[in-house]
Amino acid sequence: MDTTRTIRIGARTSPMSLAQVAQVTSDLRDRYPDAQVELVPFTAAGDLEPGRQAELHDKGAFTGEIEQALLTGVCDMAVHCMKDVAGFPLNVPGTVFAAHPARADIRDALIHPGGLTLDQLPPGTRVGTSAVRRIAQLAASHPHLELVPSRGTANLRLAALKAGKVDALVLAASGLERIGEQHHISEVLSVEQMCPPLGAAVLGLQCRADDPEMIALLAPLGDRLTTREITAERAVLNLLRGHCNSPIAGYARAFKDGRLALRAMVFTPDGATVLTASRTSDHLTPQALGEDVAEALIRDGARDLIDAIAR
Ligand SMILES: NCc1[nH]cc(CCC(=O)O)c1CC(=O)O
Repeated sequence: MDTTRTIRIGARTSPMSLAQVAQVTSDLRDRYPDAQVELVPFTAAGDLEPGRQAELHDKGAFTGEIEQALLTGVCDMAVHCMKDVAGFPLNVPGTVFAAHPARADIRDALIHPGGLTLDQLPPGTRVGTSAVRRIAQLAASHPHLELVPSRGTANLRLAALKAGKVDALVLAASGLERIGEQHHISEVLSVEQMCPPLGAAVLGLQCRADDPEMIALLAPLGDRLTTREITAERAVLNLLRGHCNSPIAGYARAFKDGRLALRAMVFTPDGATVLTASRTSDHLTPQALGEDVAEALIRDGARDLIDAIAR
């Protein structure tokens, strides 16, 4: 293994992406002091201002360009938020996820400048979110709130809040933490209040499948329990063939004693219909547990609910 190798990291230039890459760069430099770690910057279609996004819903909006750069050798690795990575296929042909570093807080958070909690928000409060997952759950639990479309990077959404375009936001706690904006959080929502997306708060270190040296360099940055969780979660996404705008939520919990728990949900956009499946196992592989949960959801009619939502 050549630990003096130049490692070019392809990354979006949004603040969240740059923060993630800074963390991975520092971990790589700690582990391989003689390596040259460089940034190869990209502007992903998903990062454009809301008006210019042209109804981008596809997961590829955030990850496609960098994967192409990886395959053509423009960079050696990429850092992805797994919640933005499509589940089908599990890996873009020619690429692999060589490591998943330890997961951060998987919960969503409410941002309300007045410091109110979700249950304290008065009727008609305009909550900015465009994710079907968040809309469905809020519509079901807090039908008196007004849900207003809000897209773009977390920084753009915070700017819209400051400009008074919305009264509150729901954003991932881990993302806010990464960009140093966690002080805006008025309430971290429990997973019972707001089920997180599959892959929440997990990073994926991706490289070419035919670059065994890079795979070996990245492997020690991975966390075993996080890898078990993301494997189970992505098995669900893979079988359900969900996309970025899918009404799917869920999370796995891996325990040190070998147990793995997995819960997943599929909704209608109004939240009126909710399918839930959960299983705990101490013998199934993460993949098999994920398939088990996905099959239960499909038996209950998940396919129709997912296909009813346009990409
Ligand atoms: N869709 C953008 C995106 N991709 C990953 C995160 C949060 C961090 C993560 O879950 O890794 C966010 C922002 C958000 O949904 O609030």
